Amino acid sequence: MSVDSKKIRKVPKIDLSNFDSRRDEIKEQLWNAATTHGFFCLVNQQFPSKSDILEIFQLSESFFKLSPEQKNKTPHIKLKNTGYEFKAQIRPSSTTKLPENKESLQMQLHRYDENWPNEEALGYEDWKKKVSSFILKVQELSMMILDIFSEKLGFEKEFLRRCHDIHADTAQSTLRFLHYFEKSLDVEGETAINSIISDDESKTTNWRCAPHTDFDVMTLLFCKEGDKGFEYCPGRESFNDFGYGDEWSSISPQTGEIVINIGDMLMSWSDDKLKSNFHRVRYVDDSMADRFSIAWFNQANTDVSIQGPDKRYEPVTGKEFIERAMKRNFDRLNGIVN
Ligand SMILES: O=C(O)CCC(=O)C(=O)O
Ligand SMILES: [Fe+2]
Repeated sequence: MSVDSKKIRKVPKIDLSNFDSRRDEIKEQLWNAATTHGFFCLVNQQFPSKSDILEIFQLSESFFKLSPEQKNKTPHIKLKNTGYEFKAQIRPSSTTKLPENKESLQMQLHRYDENWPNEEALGYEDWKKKVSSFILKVQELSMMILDIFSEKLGFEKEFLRRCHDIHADTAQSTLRFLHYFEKSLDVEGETAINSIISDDESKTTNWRCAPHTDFDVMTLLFCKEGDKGFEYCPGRESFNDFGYGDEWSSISPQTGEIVINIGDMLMSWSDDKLKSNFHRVRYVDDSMADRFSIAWFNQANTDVSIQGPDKRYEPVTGKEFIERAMKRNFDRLNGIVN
């Protein structure tokens, strides 16, 4: 498929205004979107508000402006899914196996005193408090949605909420600040980008973020207005490896809107009723400038047992689920086929 022949799909937009009085209507819309597209956009949510979202982008940029030395004081700890990494992530779908041209910072609320940036260096008053307050808002919004999925799946209403306790030592949910570099800044990546832009997408290397599904339960993604390059294949419509050759659609949300995708953990937990999906971020011709995005990955606590009401899959703990997903990625990167 050529780069220009994107399928235009209408991403479901779900209006959350007057949530309490409209909850039944919203419930049906969320269920519909999650069981078909697996991908939808929230608008008019009470929190995090547009100003909360604008502020969190400022907080993220203030971190990325620090010197490499300062940023490296919060090192990436893989097993704890926290900290700062620079051009480190290689996704199995990347044909070049070059690290993605980006830096990122991951934070978990329960590790607030363990591996978060140093506030003095940031020179931004209450940076950590403000990031935590954003996490609490994005967590509550996520739980409002998971309560609905709990009910629809036939679990007790707050069942999924209880499985996502971000204050416990067993928490796994993570906030990730992402900064993709301007194309011209990456010499190695640029060579690859210029050398292989192919109609055969499996040979294309011009990804900011190569095709993948998320391991988690549900991801809330914040983008900046006018941002281009985010593409998705809805509802596991994709039947082949990483969605290559499938019909991809692009989405450019407005600031304040929240893009949601269902992850593999919830797909499995719902006996495949809710659809995880492939997504990717490409360099688009007129948008080579740097790009910032923010993702909130909802992941069940390590000690939770994950199994759908129909018991389609064997039970697995939150910890095992993530470990297996990471191992699958590792094996694919190393050419091991399971
Ligand atoms: O940066 C983006 O817009 C998407 C990031 C993403 O999909 C991920 O980190 O899993
Ligand atoms: Fe993702």
